[in-house]
This record gives sequence, structure tokens and C-alpha cells, in this order.
Amino acid sequence: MPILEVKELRKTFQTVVAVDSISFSVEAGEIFTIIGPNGAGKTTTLEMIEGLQTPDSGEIKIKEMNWKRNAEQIKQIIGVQPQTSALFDLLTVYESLDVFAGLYKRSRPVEEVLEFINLTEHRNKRVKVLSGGQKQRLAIGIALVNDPDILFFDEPTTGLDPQARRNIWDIVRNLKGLGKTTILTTHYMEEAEKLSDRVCIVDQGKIIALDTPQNLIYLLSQEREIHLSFPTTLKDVEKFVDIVMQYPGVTNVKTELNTLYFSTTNTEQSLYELFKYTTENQIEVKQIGIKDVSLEDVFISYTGKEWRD
Ligand SMILES: Nc1ncnc2c1ncn2[C@@H]1O[C@H](COP(=O)(O)OP(=O)(O)OP(=O)(O)O)[C@@H](O)[C@H]1O
Repeated sequence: MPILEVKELRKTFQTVVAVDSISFSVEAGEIFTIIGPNGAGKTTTLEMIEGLQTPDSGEIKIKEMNWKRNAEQIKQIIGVQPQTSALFDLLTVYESLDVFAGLYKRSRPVEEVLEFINLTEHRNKRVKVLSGGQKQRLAIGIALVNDPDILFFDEPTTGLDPQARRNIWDIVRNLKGLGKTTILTTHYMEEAEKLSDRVCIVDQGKIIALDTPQNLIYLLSQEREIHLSFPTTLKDVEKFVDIVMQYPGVTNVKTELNTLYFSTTNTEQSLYELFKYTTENQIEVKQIGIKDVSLEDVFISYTGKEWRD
């Protein structure tokens, strides 16, 4: 049974349709990422699930409960990361966690949360002197104080440098290790690809694709772009191009200086044939490159437009 089910969720603001009939379900223990460009409807979707906004229509079930009937029980089992701007500058890290822990019936010891978000050594620092990454980790800590089953993080890594971003990824992965479910939003394709079990791509309030990152990429295309460089200019270039064209699945063969480029839907067989040929003809290969399809290519393929990060 899914831990979260969302059916036909819809929300409009005056003339803007922010969320347009969105449905999905999330299994316990998943890292589920909602990704989309600015204004796609990610925050509105998340806030409706968190009970912070009321949908115009649609259904939200969290562990078979709903906000109308079971608001108090739901609040005990979810954790929502606040915006870092909502933290109190003058409180220390420890005090910030302690204040929030006091709001719940069941809470985790603050020391444990500090350890989990790797802020133990900064426990007595005031919020205002923390770095951006430390503030985000503290905000995640606040979401953890009631030891929730489901966590909601809205763009937890926006604006952070690569190392600070990776520290947040580690926390999310550790939460998965504890069996927690995390639903997060992001602008970063790489983050969705590396971190998530499943990715829901939204654009203009609608889901345009939902699957594991691997499947999304695989379904789009099995085609790869391959290039091979040689130490010297190839002899009989035209003959070579003709031979490569005959390999199964190969299209778009071209050469430029000492490099051969082609696309193939059968990477393994094409490379096997190619290396057989270069070996038999004693052609030395200097470098080989294979370009993978990324989630960004998936977005462009579904929407026909560039990803606006
Ligand atoms: N309170 C509001 N009043 C009016 N329009 C709103 C309100 N909240 C959101 N919108 C509009 O709804 C649409 C979806 O906004 P939302 O914040 O959910 O998108 P988002 O994907 O989270 O974007 P971002 O990545 O920029 O945070 C946008 O067009 C936005 O301008």
C-alpha cells in the first residue's frame, strides 16, 4: 500500500492554473523527486500535500488518512523543512531544534538530530553566523525533530555549492537507510538523476513524465553518440565511413580532423565491429568517448523546449 496517494489534484490562483490534475503515489522508503522549471507547480503541489494549502479539487491520502478528518495524526508523522528565512537568527542551533521539538507529542532527542545533520560541533552557534549549507541542514533537522515517517523538502539545495549540496544528499540517503520516505523538489536535473528512486517531471502544472531516472533515460532512447580520435589523419577516410555506416544501428557518420563521429542504437555491436576493424587494419585509436542521454534530454524530448534552470 502506498504511503502517499495524490489523485487529480488541482489548484488555481485567479487565472493561473498552478496545478492541473496531478496524480501519483509514493511507496514507503522511496526518495521521490518532483522536478520542473520555475512556476511549474512544484511548491503548490508540495504545500497541498503538507496541508498548508487547500486544493480546489482532488484527493490526498497519507497512510490512508486525509487532512479533513485526520489533521492532528498526519502532523505527527510528517516532517516539513521550513524555508531558511523562517529560522530565528538569534537562537542557537540547539535552541532552534529544541523549540520545534517542544511542539510535538513524540520527539527525538535533540543530540541525535544534531548528529544526524552533522551540526553537533556548531550546536552553540547562533543561526545568523551559519553558512547557507549549515542553515539548510538545520532546517532539515527541524523537519526531523518529531521522528516523522515522511519528509518534505522544498528545494533543499538551491543556491548551495556542490559540496554543501552533496552533504544534503548524504542526509537524504541516510534517511532512506532508516526507512524514511522523502519527497523533495528541485531545479537540478543532476540531483534528480543521482538521488531519486523515482522522478516526476512537471511543467505548467502537469506531470509530463514519471518513472525511475534510469527508465526515463532508457525509454527516451537507446541511441548513443560515439566519437573516436586517432593520432594521425585517417587514410581512406571515405572507405572507413562507408564501413562504419554498414554496422547495425549506425547513423550520422562523419569525420572532422582526426576524429570519427557516429550515432548508434546498438552500442555494443557497433563498438565490437569497429575495434575488430581497427585491430585487423592496425589503426591506432587514441581516445574514445560515449555521450549518455541525460534527464535534461528527456525534458527537452517531452516538452520540445530547453530546460530553464
Ligand atoms: N499565492 C499565489 N498567488 C498567485 N499565484 C501563485 C501563488 N502561488 C503560486 N502561484 C503561481 O502558480 C504557479 C506555480 O507556482 P509554484 O510556486 O507552485 O511553482 P514552482 O514550480 O514551485 O516554482 P519555483 O521553482 O519558482 O518555486 C506560478 O505561475 C505561480 O506564479
